[in-house]
Amino acid sequence: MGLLVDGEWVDRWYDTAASAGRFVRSEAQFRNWITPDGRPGPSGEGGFVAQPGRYHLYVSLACPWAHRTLIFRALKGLEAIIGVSVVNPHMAGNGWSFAPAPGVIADPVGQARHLYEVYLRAQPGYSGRVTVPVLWDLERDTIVSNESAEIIRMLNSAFDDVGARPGDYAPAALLAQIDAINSHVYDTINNGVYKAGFATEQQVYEHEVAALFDALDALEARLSEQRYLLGERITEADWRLFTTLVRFDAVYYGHFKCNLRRLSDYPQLWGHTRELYQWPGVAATVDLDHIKTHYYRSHPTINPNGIVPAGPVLDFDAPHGRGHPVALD
Ligand SMILES: N[C@@H](CCC(=O)N[C@@H](CS)C(=O)NCC(=O)O)C(=O)O
Repeated sequence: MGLLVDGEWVDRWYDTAASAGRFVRSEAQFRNWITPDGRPGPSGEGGFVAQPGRYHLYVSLACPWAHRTLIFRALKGLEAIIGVSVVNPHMAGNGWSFAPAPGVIADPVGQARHLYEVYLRAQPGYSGRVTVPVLWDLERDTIVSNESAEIIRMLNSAFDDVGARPGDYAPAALLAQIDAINSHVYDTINNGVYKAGFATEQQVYEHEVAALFDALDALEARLSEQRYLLGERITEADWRLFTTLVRFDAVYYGHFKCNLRRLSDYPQLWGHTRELYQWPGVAATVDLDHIKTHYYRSHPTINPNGIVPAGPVLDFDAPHGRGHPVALD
């Protein structure tokens, strides 16, 4: 675990002392957008045209942020259009690596041994965290983006004219609502579990856990009224919630001490999670071995012996009871 400082790797844990025991996630630094014609997107520079075979995605199967991008690659049928590499689930002193293990897919671009080498290839003097996901441009030999929220927006539509499967998970008419609920779910749930789990002060932990479960309680009520977060149509907001919920009972409940209730104690949220898990192509993106191995082995300040628990037993294939899939435009 560490980061790059002026192009040099430094092995260092998160500095919560600088923020009164709170975990503060740093902003992603590569913020360009792939667009159908190469015009610039909402941030960064232009020149990243959507073309089959031009881009490569580096992910961890353990990471909920990287998982979003793998899900969108699957939903949009981009497997043959965008290649993928998978890091080893154990994030050790040198950060993410490609050390061989079941499920790891090596780096075909520069044969990197560690993910930080991919960042250095793009920017030799890079300073900052070395995170997954990373979207790489093989033509310009650089990183397009390392911000999952923006990568899934690109995958949602940029490749639609060059072979992507139809389906719009962020339709213009719902965008403002999607952005609003995403921001709330990010703060209280997606990042909320991390803020609870990485807190190093008791009252900070208690505050974050209370906010997390308040948010889950409210979503449980919402999903008892409607099929998906924004009504009867599945959207990006559901997928962003899913990657946290699918990990909840296996890691956040125990490892991050988010244990007021289990996900499986919430009939609607648990049904919603099973429905999304059973969506075509999605189960193949969920790897509970990588998920559990990563969290329980990579955070020695939280779990010093690195023992990975055997349970819990979870049946994501059980009937979800939430009706028939709703057609997309
Ligand atoms: N803003 C980023 C956050 C990604 C992120 O924090 N990924 C974690 C894994 S779950 C990571 O790679 N952490 C390594 C580190 O912080 O050193 C995104 O959503 O793409």
